[in-house]
This record gives sequence, structure tokens and C-alpha cells, in this order.
Amino acid sequence: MRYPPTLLIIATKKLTAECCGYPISIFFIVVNEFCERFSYYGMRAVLVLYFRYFLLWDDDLATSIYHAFVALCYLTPILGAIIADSWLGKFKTIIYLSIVYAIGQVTMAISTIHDITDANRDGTPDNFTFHIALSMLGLILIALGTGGIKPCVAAFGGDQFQEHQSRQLNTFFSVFYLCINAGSLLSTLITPVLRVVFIAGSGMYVKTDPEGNIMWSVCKCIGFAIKNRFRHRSSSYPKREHWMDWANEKYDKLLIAQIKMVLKVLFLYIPLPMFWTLFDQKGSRWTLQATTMSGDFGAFILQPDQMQTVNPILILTLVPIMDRLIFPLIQKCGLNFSPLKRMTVGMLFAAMAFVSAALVQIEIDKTLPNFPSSSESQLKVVNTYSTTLNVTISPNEHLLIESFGVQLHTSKHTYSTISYVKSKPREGKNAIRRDFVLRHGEQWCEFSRKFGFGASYTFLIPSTVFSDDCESITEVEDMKPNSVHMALQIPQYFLITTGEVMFSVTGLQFSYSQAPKNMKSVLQAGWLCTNAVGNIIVLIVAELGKLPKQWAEYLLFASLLVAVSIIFSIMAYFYTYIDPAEIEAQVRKEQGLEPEEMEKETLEMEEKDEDQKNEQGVKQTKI
Ligand SMILES: CC(C)C[C@H](NC(=O)CN)C(=O)O
Repeated sequence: MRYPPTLLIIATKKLTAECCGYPISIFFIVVNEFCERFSYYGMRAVLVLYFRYFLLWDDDLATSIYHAFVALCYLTPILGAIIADSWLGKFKTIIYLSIVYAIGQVTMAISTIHDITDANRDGTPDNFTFHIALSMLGLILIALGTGGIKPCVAAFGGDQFQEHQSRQLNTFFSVFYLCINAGSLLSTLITPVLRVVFIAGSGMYVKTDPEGNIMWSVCKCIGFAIKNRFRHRSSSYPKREHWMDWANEKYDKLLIAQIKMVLKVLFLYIPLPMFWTLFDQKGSRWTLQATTMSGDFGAFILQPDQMQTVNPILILTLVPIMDRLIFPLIQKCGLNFSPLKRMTVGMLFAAMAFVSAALVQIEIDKTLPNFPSSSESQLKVVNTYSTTLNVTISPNEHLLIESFGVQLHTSKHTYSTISYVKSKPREGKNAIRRDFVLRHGEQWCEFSRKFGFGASYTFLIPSTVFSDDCESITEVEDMKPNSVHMALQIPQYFLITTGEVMFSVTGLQFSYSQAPKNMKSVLQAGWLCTNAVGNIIVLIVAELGKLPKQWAEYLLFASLLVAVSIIFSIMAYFYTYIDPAEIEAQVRKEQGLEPEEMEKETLEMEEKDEDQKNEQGVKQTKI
């Protein structure tokens, strides 16, 4: 059954205004991406420390929830792609889900105000459940928002280009990636002003209509092919070239050809999550690693979470260098550095980054005190007498801990200045000079001390303190300041970012170029899903595979990625690059369809759907 020609909707490509060969609408799209990433990375940078030091979760739980959130952000794009392709279209999906996103950010911000539940004003929230629930709600809304925006923006950007702009289309993905990273770098207060830019460009966009429920049609077609193959499993039936050809009886050849293209790429994606498993630990393990290092750069003090900005800074420098210098140079040398080869090399760079992280960790471990395990405790006894004293602790004696100072009752003596230490101080932040004022009634005195990063001190204050103007205060260093400098993390950041430019920018471009026209967002969602799976792997490893040494965990991840990149290179070797438009045109030709009937296939698919529904007695009116 065919629609009469009068009912056919033939989509025409809107003529777009150009600047230097680029559609002007692209400007609004990249600025929108800049704003979205700006708010996403601004929040994500502090997330693991928020879990660790505000909600007081341990390192492993903080790491797991952080990666669960990132995974959710890159799983929801499937939802975004379905909504965009089958219902709202990319433009409206981006707008509506941006609103959900903004509500999520506000909810998250409110969850961090401890005064809301801090009735006794002691600086600690009284109701952690409230803060946890609110922050989880905020994170879920943000993840939904991201999911709506992420798969649509890159594909929507690609849609703006006409056929004669294929060179500009390639550069677009690099510029797009630059904007992502500029956004993550400049997370400042201008977001609310800039966010309206995307809507401002509304009149200039090429807005393709949603093409029916393409995901649903794809699933049904795959389901039918599998069922049909199973029904004809006997060897008496002739073999078909591809298992998807078993859908030939019922489904359009063009749809089958498009599904084959997508499946081929999705199959190739299977090993990719491992790259993200390593890559996204910048925000968790590497940030926690930075808390045990010194951020004193002389002119300024860098906080552990700020170290993550090295990644976007390097992206902003490396993308142009790679695009303009390295890749053309490799090409000039006659080497075929194809997209899939670039991605493999990118993976190897990420593995090297983790070897570098392991070496830094070994250096850090040499400087760390021995913390007690869960079955041990640690005591530090400070002798304020001028002579040597022997302290004997009988195993059966109990310890009495008082709120001011700590008293240890041993079988022989009682000392009044004893402290205990069980972890590095919060956030490794105390690398500054602090002034203290001691008061007792009318009496007071002031003293000043410089503290090193990650150090812990005990002050012994004698009763004569006011008479000598605080001079008699003695300082005991319980834990040495962090001595390994955060600059040592720069090589690992450099390696992972070089890997990212080769892997991620290329992957983004590859996913767009290898997708049929009506499945661009779907394949973008598939690409983002590789990131989601990667984050799920980290949280499984963080929760289950607790290795006693952090450096060993880094080396484990590096070895896994090397193994996976070998598998990927073998798969890539057998992959043939395609031009989806050419294949689609070929199938159309075989079906005897004219090129100008380009947009019919969707209607025909809907027509088949409708036929089926009619068979079931569902009445539908078609305009
Ligand atoms: C994880 C994404 C697929 C890639 C990209 N991340 C970065 O650019 C980080 N440097 C993003 O879209 O956020």
C-alpha cells in the first residue's frame, strides 16, 4: 500500500545563513553546549568531596555514588534520543529537558545548605537523611536533563550542515569538543545569562521533524528477524547473508540496511567502556589522590578538586594542535591514521596515564603515616615532662576519652595530653597561616601558626599561657604535611587528555558519520552509553575488588585497558567504513524509488505499523 502523492510530505532542507562557510545557527548550538557543560562539570568537580566531607561517606562509597551518577547521566541519553526522534524533535527536547536540568541543579544546591537542618547551629547537619534524599533527587533530575540534551545537541549541530559543508562538519566536532571543555573550565556565575542563547537562535535552525517511533520500529524489526530466523532454523532453509535479512519478509529493505549499519557500529563499541572506566576516575580516585598531596604553587594554592581543571585546559590546547599539526603531519608522512586507529592509540595513552598515577601513588604512600585498620586503634602519647617516661599499656585496661584533651589510664600513669589520629585531615586544605585568640574571662592572648597541607597538630596549652602572652604554647605535629606536590599529577593528566582527544573527539565524529540520517541521535546515545557502562565498571571495582593498595588498583586498570585496546584494534581491523547516505541511496535504487522520495521511508514504516494496528481493530486517522 502506498500513500497517494498528495499526502506525501517531502522534507526540504531549509537554506541557512552562513558565516565563513559555517551555518550561523551553529554558534547558538555550541554556546548552549558550553553552558550545559559549564553547569555539569562545575557541579561534578566538587561532587566527590561533597559526598566525602559533607555527607561524611567513606572513599569507596563516595567513589561509587559519583560513578553511579555519571553512569546515569550517560544512560539517560537513550531516553533523550527516543523522546527527540519519536515525539518532540531535537529542538524541543533540548529546551524542555534543560528546564528539568535547571530544577535539578537548584535542588542539589539546596541540599548543600546545612543550616536547613542544623537546629543547634553547630555547623553539622542534624538530619543527614534529608540532605542525602534531596541531593539524590537533584542528581537524578540533572541526569535526566543531561540525557535529554547530550545525544540531541551533537546530532542537532550536525543536522545544520548542508552537503557542500562536509569539511566544516568535520571541524564542527572539534569546535564542539572545545566548547564542552571551555564550559567545564569556566564554571562561573554567568551560566544563567548565557543559557537563553539556544532559544535565541530558534529561527535559524534546521529543525527536522521527529521521524516516528524509530527506536520502536528498530526493536520490532530486530525482534522479528530473530523470531523468523528461529522459525527457519532447520538446515533445509537456505542461509541468508546477514541474520537481519530474516526480517525481509515483513520490513522495509531500507530500514533493515539502516539497522545493519547501526548494529555494526554498536558491536564495535563493546570494548569502549573500558576507556571511560579509567578516564572518569579523574573526578574520583585522582581527586582523592590530590587530597594527599600539596597544592602550594607559591603564588597560589590549588585545591584538590581544582586539579581537574587541568583536563579542559589541556583540551583547549591539544585539540587545535592535534587537528592542525599532528594529524596533518601524520597524513603527510603517508600513514593512514584512520579514526579507529586514533581511538586505539587514545586507549593506550589512557593506560599510560594510569601507570603514571600508580607511580605517583607509590611516592605518596612513602610519605603517609600508618593508619590503623578497622581492627586496630592508634594512640599518640605526648610527654610534657622534661625527663623520659615509660608508658605501659596493659591489654585489658580500658581507655577513658574526655571531651577536652584525651586521658589514657594505664596501669602506671595518667597523662593529660594524648591524641589519636585515624585519617588525614579533611580535604588536605590547611596550608595557610592561621591566627588564634585564646580567651578566659577578661584574659586573652593571640598566637599565629603556619600549617602544611594535610598535616595534623596538637597544641599543649599550659595554665601559664596568659602570663607569657601565648609564648608557652607547644605545638606537636601529629601528622606531617603532604610533601608530594600536586604538580606530579600533571603527567597523568597530560597523558589521559591526549588519549581523550584521540579517542573521544574521534568517537563523537565517527558516531555521527557512520549513522543513517534518521538514527543520528540513537547512535550518539549509544556512544554516550559506552561512558555509562565504563562508570558502572568503576563502581563495581570500587565496591567489590577492594585492592589493599591504591597503586595496585591503578596498575590493574591500566593492564585491563591495554588488553581491551588489543581486542578493539582487532575488531577495528575488520570494520569497513561506510557512507550511510550512499548505502541508503543504493537500497532506494534497488527498490525502484526516486531520490526525491527520500523522506518516504519513515511514512512507509508508519504505514506498516498502522496496518498492524488496524488488523488489531485500532482505529487511526492519518492527516
Ligand atoms: C564523556 C563525554 C562523552 C565527553 C565529554 N567530556 C569531556 O570533554 C571531558 N574533557 C563531554 O561531553 O562531557
